[in-house]
Amino acid sequence: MADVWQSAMDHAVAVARKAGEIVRGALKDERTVMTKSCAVDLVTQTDQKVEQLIIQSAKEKFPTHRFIGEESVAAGESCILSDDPTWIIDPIDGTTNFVHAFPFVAVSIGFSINKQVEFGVVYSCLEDKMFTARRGKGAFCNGEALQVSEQADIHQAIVATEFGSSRDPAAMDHIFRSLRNILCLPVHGVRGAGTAAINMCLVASGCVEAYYEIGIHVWDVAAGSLIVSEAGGVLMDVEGGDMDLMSRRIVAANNTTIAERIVKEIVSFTLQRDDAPLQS
Ligand SMILES: Nc1ncnc2c1ncn2[C@@H]1O[C@H](CO)[C@@H](O)[C@H]1OP(=O)(O)O
Ligand SMILES: [Mg+2]
Ligand SMILES: [Mg+2]
Repeated sequence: MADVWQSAMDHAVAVARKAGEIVRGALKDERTVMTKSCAVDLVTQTDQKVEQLIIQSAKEKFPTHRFIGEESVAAGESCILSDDPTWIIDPIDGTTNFVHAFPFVAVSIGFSINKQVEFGVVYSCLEDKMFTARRGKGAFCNGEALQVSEQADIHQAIVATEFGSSRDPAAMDHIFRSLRNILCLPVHGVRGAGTAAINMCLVASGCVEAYYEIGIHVWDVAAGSLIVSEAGGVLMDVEGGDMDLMSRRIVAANNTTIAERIVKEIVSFTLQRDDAPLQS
């Protein structure tokens, strides 16, 4: 029997490339910006158009599959990860960057079976870098194998994180305390590309040792999490223990030593899970 998951992955790569072309084209035009949960949670017509393209094209080829897409969830669809084959889509990861033409914008497509990511595709459209991973088969960028950094000394590390879109004072306080703790370890530096998916690809590429964030959603990290683990990295919850894709928290690192050192410094907090029942 043909490898059905491989054909889904081939489709994901092709449609991510097509989506990237749309994103690059849209950068030449005026971008109409709308807001979602708050004044700095941005969305454009391009986010919606690209998500439709990915979902429609995949549905045609794989009619029994399920879909979780950032903009579909924003429009009221549920966000439940079942055991069924599920496409987990962030049509534009880094919409704020896209709006400002800050050059890190990604299309992120993860694909899960039995709640486990089977393949991940992150297309960094402006860099024209196609990151891919298949469970058990390694991670690649434009066809070249990726390997995380070998650094085990946190003092020699670069750590990536983001501030997210929440401006809730209590959450900001936790975020800044964690940032201060980590900066003052000290580490070599703290960076953020403005997209969770690209931050994770930077871990997989060995450019940064770790990425952590509280506030991400499953579509931000589904693809990137497999790209990190297939490049030899580790995933953890911000309090240690296993990462939970729906928990809105993640530590992705090159190795357990670095991940556990970062966990010690994070002032954690809990957000409503992605799979929490919809409020009526
Ligand atoms: N104002 C903002 N600044 C940074 N990230 C934001 C943001 N608003 C939403 N995000 C989202 O939060 C994720 C994690 O930081 C980002 O990858 C980004 O995904 P998005 O562009 O798909 O919305
Ligand atoms: Mg996103
Ligand atoms: Mg998005």
